[in-house]
Amino acid sequence: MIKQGIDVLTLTRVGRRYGDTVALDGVDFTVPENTYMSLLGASGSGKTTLLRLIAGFEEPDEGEIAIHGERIDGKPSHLRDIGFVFQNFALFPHLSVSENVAFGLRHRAHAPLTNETEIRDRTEAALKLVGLDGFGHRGVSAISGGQRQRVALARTLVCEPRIVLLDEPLGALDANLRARMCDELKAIRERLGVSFLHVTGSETEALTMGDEVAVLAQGRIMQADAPDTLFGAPRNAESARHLNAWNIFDAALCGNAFGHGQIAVRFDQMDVTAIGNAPDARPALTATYLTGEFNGPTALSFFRAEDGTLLQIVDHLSQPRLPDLVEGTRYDLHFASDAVRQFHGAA
Ligand SMILES: Nc1ncnc2c1ncn2[C@@H]1O[C@H](COP(=O)(O)OP(=O)(O)OP(=O)(O)O)[C@@H](O)[C@H]1O
Repeated sequence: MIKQGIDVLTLTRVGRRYGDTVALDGVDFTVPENTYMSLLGASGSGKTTLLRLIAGFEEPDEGEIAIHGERIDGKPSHLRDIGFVFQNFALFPHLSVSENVAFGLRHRAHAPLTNETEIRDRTEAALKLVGLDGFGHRGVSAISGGQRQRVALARTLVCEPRIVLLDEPLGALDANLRARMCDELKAIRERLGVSFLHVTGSETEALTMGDEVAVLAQGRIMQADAPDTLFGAPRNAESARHLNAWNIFDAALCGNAFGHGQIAVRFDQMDVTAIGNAPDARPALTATYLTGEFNGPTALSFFRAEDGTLLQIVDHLSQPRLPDLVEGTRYDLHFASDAVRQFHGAA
């Protein structure tokens, strides 16, 4: 659900270059209040640059960044009231869990705390929030990766930031722990009501976590939508490509049915028949079967279209619908007309 109301963070035409490299190219982007926002982008798309500009570790070459409508670009990082959770957690290894969390309170630029009772109470409350009450005395090297992640989060949250930026926060965790931390991060954010901006290269993570998901490619926001809207109706080829669920190909492969440009059909919405056997009412293209891959409850079949485009079809093992396929053989791949997304112009 996209929440209506005021935005906590607004970027307007934000640009950043490094020499000849355009890292961000006129980014317009908003994060609403009380929202888990995922920012999905491939390596090199500008994700880290975007977070660094918001946090104030570097400044944009052009454009404006505002929090609750007040401009923050140009303002020193420590005066922006923004929390940052780094991929490697960046904890102080010689300090205990409690001291890591208390550090921000003692050293923050605005009104650092000196009252030990208040520091202790707020630290304990933050540790409780992330499910680590009772762990305060431990050294940060004597706890698990997931617990370190939660210490990093508590250290950020204890200062009550207006928004929390998370740079690939689950990247350092193993797969099981990652799934558990996904749920925990969402639950913690909901309890607090503060917006999170979570940067990731994983479409599964972005779609699972986000109330909204923004796709960043070539230094621009390609689409920002609720996860089901983005997944079901990507607005351009770039967004579709990032979802790892859509075949994107030249419309001309299907004859005249769709005119020019690129079209997309989801992996699970294509069917296969022997050449010439595609139902008349359904658009089709010819492609050669390359190989198959079992993936637990689903099976993937890979094809090469006549222009060289690689295509995938996913079959769910509980409801198999593909015939037996012979490697190196040509087939007709067909689909319903209303399964097609058609994109005009450049992505
Ligand atoms: N300090 C820098 N000097 C020169 N080029 C840079 C610098 N920082 C980033 N870039 C370039 O800007 C572009 C965006 O980089 P950025 O680190 O923001 O991408 P990213 O999406 O975070 O990638 P990754 O997921 O691999 O960390 C890339 O082409 C990168 O090479």
